[in-house]
Amino acid sequence: MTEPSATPPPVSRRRLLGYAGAGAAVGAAGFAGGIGAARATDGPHGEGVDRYAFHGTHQAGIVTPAQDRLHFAAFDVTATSRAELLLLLKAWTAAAAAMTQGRPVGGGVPLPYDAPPGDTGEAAGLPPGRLTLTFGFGPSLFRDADGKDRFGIADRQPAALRRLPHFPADALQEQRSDGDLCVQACADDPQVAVHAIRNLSRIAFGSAALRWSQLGFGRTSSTSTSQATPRNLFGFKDGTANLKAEEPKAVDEHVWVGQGDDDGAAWLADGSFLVARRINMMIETWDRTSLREQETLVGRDRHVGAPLSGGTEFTEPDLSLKGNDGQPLVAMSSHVRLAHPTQNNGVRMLRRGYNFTDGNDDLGRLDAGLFFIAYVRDPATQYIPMQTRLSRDDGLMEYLRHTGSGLFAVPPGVRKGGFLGDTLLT
Ligand SMILES: C=CC1=C(C)c2cc3[nH]c(cc4nc(cc5[nH]c(cc1n2)c(C)c5CCC(=O)O)C(CCC(=O)O)=C4C)c(C)c3C=C
Ligand SMILES: [Fe+2]
Repeated sequence: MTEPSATPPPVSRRRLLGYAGAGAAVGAAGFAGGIGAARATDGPHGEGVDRYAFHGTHQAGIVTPAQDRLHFAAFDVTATSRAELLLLLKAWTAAAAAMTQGRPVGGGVPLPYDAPPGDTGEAAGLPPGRLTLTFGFGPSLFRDADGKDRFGIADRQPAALRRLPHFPADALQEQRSDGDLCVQACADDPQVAVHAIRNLSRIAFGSAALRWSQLGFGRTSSTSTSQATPRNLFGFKDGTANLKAEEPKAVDEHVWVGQGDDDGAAWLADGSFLVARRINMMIETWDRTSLREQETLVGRDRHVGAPLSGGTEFTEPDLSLKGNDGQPLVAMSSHVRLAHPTQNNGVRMLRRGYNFTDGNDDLGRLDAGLFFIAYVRDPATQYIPMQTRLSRDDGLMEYLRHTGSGLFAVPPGVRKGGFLGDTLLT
């Protein structure tokens, strides 16, 4: 990206300047911004491309192949009028359209020398890094804690968009949970992802404030068969049985909200629900656990990722197969058994999580784990029943602590000329 050059024009109030700078990106769509050889694509598989289209039927960052880095952010809206919220979402749309294509916020349009630059500048010269920005709306955007309609949209709140219930063994921290808006920034370069959240946060100044955020690395899921399965911090392959972009029928069935799913929230059709859970992993305890115990808890072998009932990584687990001791080879309390669709009314979800480490505690234990993200068509039938079972019966839970949580409705993709949330707010 290239920093806009500075010439002296009129200065206006800071917030309006931020919006104006962001909006200018639309008018300056031709700005090339120092990008190297690159190909824009609408295709889902991502081979050989360095950027994904921002506009489309669905938001990017869901079935698009998971990138290596994450910066997830949740915001509290401080704006009190619908007009102000609209302005923010329009400014975010313009900025996201620019940044995902490797262009600076403001499109390189010069701003006054005595005003803050239109873009913070730390992504200048970097390629787009397959940046995707995926936006969501929390339940509190629709109604405040007293049930008051904040922006005249309470009657459009999806029935399934409620604060997630308390699950057994939850240890949630308020400062890492919920929020009115969320943005999932994924890129192959952490600087590109952080740059995006920083600029969106800056643009939101006076209308929305960062509530909590989470950095992630080493994606813990593949969302395309073109990707090798990565590993989580327990050392196991994670994402083997995930929903993949190459299964469009299953994605339609389990990820995208359908036109008739919720009559009061038709605006969400072609969107989805995003579940975020910050899950701390007791890795020091795990590292003192035998390999036998580790594999029994997961239900798969650590090296290849094959189910303990036999086969290779992508062999379906045989949950009925028993060993010489008469016990199921995939243990009754193993994670893979309890999360398997046959044990959950056939439901599946698209997982898109990341590993994280946020320093250590006073005892020298890493504050580390998995930032779990899943996209589902209906959290009430997909995520909530599965999490309830896992929290209660999963042997892995002894090594896990859920410390953050959020549920967001993810609107459909932005059509050319439209803006984020236009199906909800217009
Ligand atoms: C409620 C949903 C889930 C949470 C929370 C969750 C946390 C979690 N998972 C692992 C490690 C693995 N999970 C695996 C499979 C798997 N996990 C879920 C759901 C949740 N996981 C599902 C639906 C599945 C697929 C089940 C299937 O269809 O077979 C695996 C196996 C490899 C794979 O298929 O991805 C591992 C390993 C951890 C460490 C964790 C919390 C920190
Ligand atoms: Fe899992």
